[in-house]
Amino acid sequence: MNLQSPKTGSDRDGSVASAIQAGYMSGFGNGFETEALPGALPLGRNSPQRCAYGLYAEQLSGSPFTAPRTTNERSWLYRIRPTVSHWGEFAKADIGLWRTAPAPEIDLPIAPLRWDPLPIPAEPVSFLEGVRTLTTAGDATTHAGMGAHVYLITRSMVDEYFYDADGELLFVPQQGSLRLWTEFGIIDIEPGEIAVIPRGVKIRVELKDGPARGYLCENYGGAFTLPERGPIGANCLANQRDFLTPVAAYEDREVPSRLHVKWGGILWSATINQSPLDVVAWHGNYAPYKYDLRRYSPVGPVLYDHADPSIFTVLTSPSETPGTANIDFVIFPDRWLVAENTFRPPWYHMNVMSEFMGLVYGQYDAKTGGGFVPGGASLHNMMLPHGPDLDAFETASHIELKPHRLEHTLAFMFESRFPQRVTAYAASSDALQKDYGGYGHKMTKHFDPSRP
Ligand SMILES: O=C(O)Cc1cc(O)ccc1O
Ligand SMILES: [Fe+2]
Repeated sequence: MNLQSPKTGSDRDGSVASAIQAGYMSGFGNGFETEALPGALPLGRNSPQRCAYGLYAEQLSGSPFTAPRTTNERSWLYRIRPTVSHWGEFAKADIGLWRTAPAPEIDLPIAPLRWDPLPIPAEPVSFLEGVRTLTTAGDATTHAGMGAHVYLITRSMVDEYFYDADGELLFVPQQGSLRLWTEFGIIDIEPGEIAVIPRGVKIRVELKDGPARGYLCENYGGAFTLPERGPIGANCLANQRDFLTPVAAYEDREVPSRLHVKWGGILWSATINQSPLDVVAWHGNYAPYKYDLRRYSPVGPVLYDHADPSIFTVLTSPSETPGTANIDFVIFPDRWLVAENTFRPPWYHMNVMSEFMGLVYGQYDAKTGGGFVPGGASLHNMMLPHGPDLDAFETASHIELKPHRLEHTLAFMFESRFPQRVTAYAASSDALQKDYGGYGHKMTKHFDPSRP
């Protein structure tokens, strides 16, 4: 049990906030326990007749009670007030450009699509106001599919709180660091790291060092978990010990505040009288976490050929069909390319899965001809052809095949079993690259039947 939790008082000016250190516990899916006040966690039982310090006990269930042990997720929260007390008169609020599947706003274009980085607005925009949905897939009401969003943030949320009942949230920062104040404690993330906030966990999002942009995967389906390693064995890829879950930290702050809830694709908002981040202690395996993608240990072909990108899966949201992910979160990090007599970048292909990609920094080895830049995004949808651009093909076809280190590069993919629908916003955005669909036409014919 880690008792070094930050004490978050009622004061919240910037300097106090930034002086507070986030503290973490290591492991993935552990039965964690943590308390911000000594003795706040009941010993040996979940629901004592009276909790220490006058706290209320509340269970948060991320899975059905009856889910098998491997997927059963719940935590016990010991809080100043139960969540029912943080409930107000909810009214429908403006959800801005956040969309939820099914969102058949426009006909699905059968073309590869790519976007420039969405510009960070000059005006004050909080996390909630700054989510722009590019694609949606599946159906949130059936707990299947996902939303792929970009967030743009220029102001911290102040006395505002949010939880997403429609899915868990995977943050992939691309520019600027965030402090995620959660019911379970504080998570700081920067570009190169990710954070996962489970469905139903209340948060407040603060900027740490200026405006921020990043990607957000809203997972309506099975909770993200680590992929099986199969014959790879017990090590490499993402290692359990590198996942960090925050120690308990609470706010005892009684000021008029707003609670926003995204439920069924609608944003509901209410005024409440205090901070709902009032969990003094908690235990369980349903909790937010962060992970540094630079700790990922990639495994790949050490003699010849290019392996399927599934070899780079960090987290997977399984569906009921084995091997058919609701979402795979896959990264393309720094690594050595050593394969002999091999076209080393990704091959040309068509895929039953749909592929949304983003770039945190550097250059992606399939797109060296420009256009896929940090902060931008692309969509190669179900059964649509795609592959390296002309520059990547020509270079990789002729380069001397010495061991080559791909450096300072971090692309990623949200890959789903469901086709992804493009939002009206994404289809009409100035950031949509009008000429991307034609990149395949630039490939030249090399065929010469007289030259085997
Ligand atoms: O299309 C892409 O760029 C993603 C991708 C990468 C890779 O190494 C193999 C297949 C694949 O879809
Ligand atoms: Fe692909």
